[in-house]
Amino acid sequence: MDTHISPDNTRLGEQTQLPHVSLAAAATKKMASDRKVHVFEEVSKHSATKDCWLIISGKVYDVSTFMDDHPGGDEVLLSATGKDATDDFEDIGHSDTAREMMEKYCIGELDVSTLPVKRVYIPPQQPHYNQDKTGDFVVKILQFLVPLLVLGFAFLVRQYTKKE
Ligand code: HEM
Repeated sequence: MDTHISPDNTRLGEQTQLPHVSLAAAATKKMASDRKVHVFEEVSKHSATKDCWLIISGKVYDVSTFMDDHPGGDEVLLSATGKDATDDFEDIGHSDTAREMMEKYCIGELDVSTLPVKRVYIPPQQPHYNQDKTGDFVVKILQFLVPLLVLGFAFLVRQYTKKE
């Protein structure tokens, strides 16, 4: 595969290999706005460490310096680091003030194509139970009757063959 070096010294060939990059930093390129595009692998490395990164709505946030000040506590933030925390963030129903504060911690965008595919839970197929219980009932009756018939037959044979 051809690997070209772009003007900003980014290996274009390696970007097309995502998310199977070995060097995540190589896939980080400068944006026009001077923010970076990060690959998920890189974000996930910054988890529960000194520098805590997380993803919200396709943007990458470095919340390391916000831990102690976060009104929701540092534990929730810690548990969300290295992950896509969009659902957790939205579930809380953060205020507009919180959303304005976020800008301060934004360090770039996420290359969404590098996000691992979400696993969808497919419940196991229920076995198709036979609703018609008549067959089961007949079998149960036979299980009970057959031994009785055998016993009765044996008794009759014994009666007829008994010497007077
Ligand atoms: C840069 C990202 C974040 C910022 C700037 C931020 C900011 C805030 C602010 C200002 C509040 C006070 C309530 C409000 O104004 O809405 C808050 C509350 C809270 N946040 Fe965050 N937050 C961030 C990320 C997160 C994440 C990722 C989670 C969950 C994993 C989270 C969980 C919570 C919880 C549980 C509360 C407390 C809500 C309550 O007491 O009702 N936050 N956050």
